[in-house]
Amino acid sequence: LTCLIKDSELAFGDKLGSGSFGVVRKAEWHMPTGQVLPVAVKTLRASMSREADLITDFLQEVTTMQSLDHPNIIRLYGVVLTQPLKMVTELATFGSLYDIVRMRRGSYPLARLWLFSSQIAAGMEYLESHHFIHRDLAARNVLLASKELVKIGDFGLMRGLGRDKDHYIMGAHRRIPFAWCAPESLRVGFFSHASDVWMYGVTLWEMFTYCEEPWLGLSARQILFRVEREGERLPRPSDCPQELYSVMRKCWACNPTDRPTFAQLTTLVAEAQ
Ligand SMILES: Nc1nccn2c1c(-c1ccc(Oc3ccccc3)cc1)nc2[C@H]1C[C@H](O)C1
Repeated sequence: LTCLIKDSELAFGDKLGSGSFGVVRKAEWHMPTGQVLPVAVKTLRASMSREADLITDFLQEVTTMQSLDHPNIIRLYGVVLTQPLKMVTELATFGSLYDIVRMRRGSYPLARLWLFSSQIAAGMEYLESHHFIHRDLAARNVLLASKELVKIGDFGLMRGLGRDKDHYIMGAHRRIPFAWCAPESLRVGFFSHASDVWMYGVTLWEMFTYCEEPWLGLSARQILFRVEREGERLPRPSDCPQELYSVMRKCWACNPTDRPTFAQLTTLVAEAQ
């Protein structure tokens, strides 16, 4: 069952950023056992958690999330069920990969980005093996627990907070990451492990472009047209070795069944090095 945490057990510190779905703050969790644990707390935007049945879905999702345990996945410790909903998780002291890579741009060692590519694939392979679809994999949702260790966050939130299971509503209130989405997700809102693989390819592209915006300025329709009709793909980032770019291209096969699984990707990325 999900670990329910009371607001009174949390002593809040600095704001860490506003990730997807809400604001994230540092906190100390004063556990009933007397232990004190440094945590990150994501407070979900009120619009996400107003309807009652949404909370039941959310609770169901969180119960599964809480059972997940892997070195490249952010650990979920528990939730605060009073409004506004809060998720209490492992603290990744170095923040989001997006912020770090963007800040350091060209001076980021390629070997480190390669290492992160393998770790993200390993974390996603674990989620895949637990039949968990992320739906929002991007550099902004990859966090640095140390200089050499990344962990994936925000997995499942899109589903946990979107009523429809495999087709989340293209609702106005939710920022759909068009530029990261596989064509089938853009066209009919279908998400799967194969659409997560597509997003993984875009996440690699982000890392090696030091987090440029993919398909800058294009609408979902324009991206879909270029990708499906014209076979266009994001270009090889200048700092990206050809072997790794060909892994990205495999992730961007139009037909989902032609894309590698994450189990295959962990090997492909290791071999590309
Ligand atoms: N855990 C964190 N540690 C340090 C900085 N952080 C964390 C999270 C964060 C991300 C997701 C999350 O909630 C989850 C986690 C796993 C699955 C579903 C939701 C909580 C905190 N977000 C941030 C910062 C980076 C972003 O700009 C805001």
